Amino acid sequence: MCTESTSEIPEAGDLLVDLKRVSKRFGGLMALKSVDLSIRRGEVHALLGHNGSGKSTLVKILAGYHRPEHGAEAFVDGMPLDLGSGVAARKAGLRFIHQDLGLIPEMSVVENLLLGSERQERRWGRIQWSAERARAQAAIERLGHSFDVRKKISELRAPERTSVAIARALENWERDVSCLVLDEPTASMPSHEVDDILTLVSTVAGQGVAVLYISHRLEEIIRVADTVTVLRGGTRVLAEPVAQHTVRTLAQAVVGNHMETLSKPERDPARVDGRPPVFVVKDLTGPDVNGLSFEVRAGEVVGIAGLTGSGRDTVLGSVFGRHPRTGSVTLKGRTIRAHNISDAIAAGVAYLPGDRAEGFFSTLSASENLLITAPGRHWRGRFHRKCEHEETTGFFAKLGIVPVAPTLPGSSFSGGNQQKLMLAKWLRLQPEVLLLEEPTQGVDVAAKSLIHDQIDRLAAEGRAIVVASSESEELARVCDRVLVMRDGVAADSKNGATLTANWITHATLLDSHGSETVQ
Ligand SMILES: Nc1ncnc2c1ncn2[C@@H]1O[C@H](COP(=O)(O)OP(=O)(O)OP(=O)(O)O)[C@@H](O)[C@H]1O
Repeated sequence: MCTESTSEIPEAGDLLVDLKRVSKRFGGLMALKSVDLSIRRGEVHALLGHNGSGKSTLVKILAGYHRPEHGAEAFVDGMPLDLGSGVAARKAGLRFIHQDLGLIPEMSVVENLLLGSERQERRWGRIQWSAERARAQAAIERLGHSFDVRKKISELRAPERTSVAIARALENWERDVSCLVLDEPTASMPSHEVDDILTLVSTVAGQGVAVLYISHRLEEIIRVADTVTVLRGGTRVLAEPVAQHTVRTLAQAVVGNHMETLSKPERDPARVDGRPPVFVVKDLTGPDVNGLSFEVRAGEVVGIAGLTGSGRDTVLGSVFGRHPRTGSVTLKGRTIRAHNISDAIAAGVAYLPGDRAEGFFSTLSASENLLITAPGRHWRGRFHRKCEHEETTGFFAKLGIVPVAPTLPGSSFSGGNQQKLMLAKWLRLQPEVLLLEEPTQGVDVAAKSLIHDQIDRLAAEGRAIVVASSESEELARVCDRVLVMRDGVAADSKNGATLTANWITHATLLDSHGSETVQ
């Protein structure tokens, strides 16, 4: 049983980052309430909490983006840190890597490492490329990778790209860097790539750098972190060695008294047997997809698994019309035109993209973000604000979106709550077919369960659903049948009782000849 505790962390290395009594108010909302955070040198310190619990706000204060309320104190290596100053944070050796990594895909690794570098190998004003290449190669090798640094970022695998971002952040690490903050570095990565990232994180910590690691994936935290701090509603509720915890006790600490939302319902695999297919994709070819065919019955949830680049992350975009494609897509016999999003929506298809930034407008209010699909629904010669408000708050309640303040701008909502708003905007159209890419990325353990329950409910209502996800557990949990993509085609599939997360992970890792992929 996980008890709420603010007990001090046992000695494990010198105290490096020490934050005390950090509070932050946004209007009427206290996003952080007198939070303490102590990170030791050379440790991996996980920062965990439900969506909107205050993790990003704390990190943004550390980075100097927000100033905390009066009364906060901070020390790095015993020296006072001016919280709210980006310059002070950098000078103190704090480095931050955000989910998008901030790399330029069309430039080489060396060029990316040079961008923003405080030092460039120059002679008579010219960059000395051979010296820079050697330096870049050494930086990458120190992180346990051996790929050629002349490659473009777009040619690298996801963990390799992360290693470039880390190498860039750790420039002059022996002298200048004390703590590296990684914000959800494994979001939308399949499990074997996650393993690479965890190795990378351990390598960095092994070199004496403290790592603050933000993730909703509890298994990762158990595997990689030494210490965990849990925030709930802006308050620190736990700061303990990870060794004292299991996935379950961490989940309990995150969600507090709402563990009942984590239960997994029994599914009847035979429930869609005999129903006719309603959504038919035939010979689909598009980016990374080479002639894929599949059918979805009414009420069926079909999963798409696969490595990054296998087609898993592009197939639904091609089906929906975001990318050009050939082949046919039909819904109840009606052909949906290629590369035509309006036609897909008109036919009753909804698409939640994996990239949260796509289709979310941070300057529009939450309500406008939600109502943007079919904005005229409440128009009767004029807008019925009361009806709009009722519909919006209904979705806030259904998906547990917080704060319940639909008029706030999108930027005021935490990442996970933005994801829920994106889902809500499609649900309000009551589509016949839902194409969901990474539907639970960035959402906390309770919200994830809530979204899974929504998928169950929508399937029970007879909607056809396709879920592309990098998480095998998620696919095993929500899907009736899973297709595993390799080289742009469905190379394997399974349904019923034999469909397990282990099988999905294993099948994902096989190459086109059926042997284990070694990357
Ligand atoms: N700029 C802002 N203006 C107003 N409210 C904000 C702002 N930034 C964050 N908030 C609010 O502060 C609270 C904490 O948000 P924060 O982004 O820190 O959560 P989080 O723990 O990082 O969540 P997630 O896991 O979803 O990313 C939320 O209620 C959020 O809506």
